[in-house]
Amino acid sequence: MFQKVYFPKENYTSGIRHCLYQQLRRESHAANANFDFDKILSFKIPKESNNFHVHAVWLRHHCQCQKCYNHRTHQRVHIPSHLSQISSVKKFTVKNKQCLIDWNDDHTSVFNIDWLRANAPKSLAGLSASTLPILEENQGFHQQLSYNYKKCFESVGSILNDPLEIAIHFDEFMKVGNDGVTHLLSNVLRYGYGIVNQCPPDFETTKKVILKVSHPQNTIYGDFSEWTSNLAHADTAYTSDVVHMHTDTSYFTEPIGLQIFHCLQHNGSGGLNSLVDGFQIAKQIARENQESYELLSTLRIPSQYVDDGKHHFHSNDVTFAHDSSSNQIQKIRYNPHDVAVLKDLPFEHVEKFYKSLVNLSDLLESAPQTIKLSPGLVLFLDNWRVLHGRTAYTGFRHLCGAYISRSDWLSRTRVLGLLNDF
Ligand SMILES: C[N+](C)(C)CCCC[C@H](N)C(=O)O
Ligand SMILES: O=C(O)CCC(=O)C(=O)O
Repeated sequence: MFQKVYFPKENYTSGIRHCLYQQLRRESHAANANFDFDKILSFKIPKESNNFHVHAVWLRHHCQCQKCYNHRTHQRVHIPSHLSQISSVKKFTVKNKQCLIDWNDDHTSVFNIDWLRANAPKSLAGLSASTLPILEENQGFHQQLSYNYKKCFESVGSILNDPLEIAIHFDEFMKVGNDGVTHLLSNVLRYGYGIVNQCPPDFETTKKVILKVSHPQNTIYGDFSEWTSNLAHADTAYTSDVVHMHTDTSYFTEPIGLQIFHCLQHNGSGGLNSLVDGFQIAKQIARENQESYELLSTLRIPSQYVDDGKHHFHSNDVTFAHDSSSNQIQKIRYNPHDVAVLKDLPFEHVEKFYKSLVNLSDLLESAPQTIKLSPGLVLFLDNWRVLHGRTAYTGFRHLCGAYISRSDWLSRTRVLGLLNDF
């Protein structure tokens, strides 16, 4: 009933696209890159005059099979880097409103045609104003984006080779007065993280450390929280699986400000944490590929947290957000597990967007500092800047921590005289 044809890719080709493609391939995991980002599948619907077209890369990214999508947590299993490491479409068939795609790497994806019609990226002309890339609404794309890249990053230091170098001892930190908090928060401002070390490994003492900074932000995870691999929440953090580099609560209208971790116990192997300075990665992308930087600064990526019957958070925002008055980079929002359906991505930008996303993913996964969160080490992360991840682990692993809102921790830094941004 449906006809299948490969759409001639020349119809969607632009000079810029090929330059960008080559550049990204060279800079990322070029040896592994064997996905045809420009492959487009075309569907002919009976009684409709126009075919509709979907990029193969978008289809693979949205594969909902058990290997690609965790239906309990509603999270994606793979990171975008994975897309460049797999091969392309071998065959696709459409029957009874189901589209079956066989990929060259022995993988099969199934999509319902009506779902595809509703969700696959549409041409810019067909998108409503509210779904257009944010700068496009008022100003037009590319031409109007004139960040001063040097200025964007001028106040940024970077994570140290030995993250423990800036740790403050628990006893020093807890002394009466504000010296301990001043030490900690000035490091968070400068490097994106701070550490209190040799803290007694129990939940109650950790709460005292956190309260010395500020009150916690109450979320669905609680104000202070403890966790292990028991799926208490619909999230990979509550499993022993790998958690790829991400910022937390990308699905909140305002992501949380500070993330605090204390691993109280781990009897097993793995469970190694990684940190990466998102501002440094953004800076690198801005330097190496301005168009890619602009796409990640203007095209929104929807994020979600779904716990069936309990919670459904959704937020649609850009990956690199800038302060509207200073134009400085202000926030990285990125969680490859929590990406919702990319249905507002303009069709014309799909290929370039995915290449930019894969490049970002490659850079994030290859640049991290690793750190073993051993009992006693309380880690404070600026969640608007530093991304974190964790390898899979065995055995029993028990963590506690909290979030502090950005408003609250920045207020504290102003009162302490560390920040003068008013
Ligand atoms: C930190 N704590 C374990 C309480 C919550 C973890 C949530 C992590 C999640 N992927 C997210 O971005 O929200
Ligand atoms: O278990 C961990 O070490 C960290 C898990 C995580 O990434 C998170 O809670 O956001």
